[in-house]
Amino acid sequence: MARTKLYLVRHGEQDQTSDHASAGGLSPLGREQADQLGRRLRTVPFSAIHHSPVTRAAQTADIVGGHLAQVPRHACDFVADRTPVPSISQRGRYPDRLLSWLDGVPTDERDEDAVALRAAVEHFGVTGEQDRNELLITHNFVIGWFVRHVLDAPEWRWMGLNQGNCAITVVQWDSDRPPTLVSFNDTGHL
Ligand SMILES: O=C(O)[C@@H](CO)OP(=O)(O)O
Repeated sequence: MARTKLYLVRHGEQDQTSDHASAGGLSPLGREQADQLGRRLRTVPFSAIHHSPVTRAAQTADIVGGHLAQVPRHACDFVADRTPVPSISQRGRYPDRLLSWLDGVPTDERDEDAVALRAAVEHFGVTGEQDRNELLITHNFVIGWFVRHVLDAPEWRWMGLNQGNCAITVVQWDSDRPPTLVSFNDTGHL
């Protein structure tokens, strides 16, 4: 039986002056969080570090990578900053009270009917011949989507599954059973 463990991590705290722009890097606290995360994870035998292309995630990966020197890391579009939004025909799947907020999601973050995030789950949520650990340094809603998937929760329920910066959530796929949530928003190292 083979097992795949995905360590899902939200980037460190962003520099507050950057107004959440994609070019904005980490704050001093965010760098410290990333360092503590790297220390926590340095004994895990990761196959790879996959990070979102935006600066706050790339900088987090650089700092964590300093503790995981042998682990290859790369920018990965599967874990880019995305927000699932329903298409017109799927709006009924979301509670009415959430729709006006979803309508305001910026164009560059909109993932209609979560097409891209479903592809990300299909890409990473697989077992191979051998056990594998992968580190995904990404964004709050991406992690919420993976957790929603693993719990088989309703489509809209990625909302409210919030992560602290550099907290660790682990989801696991085994070849002989449905995926499981191993831990959620673990901040013990921070
Ligand atoms: O934009 C946000 O609020 C979230 C969405 O996932 O991203 P981040 O984790 O980068 O803050």
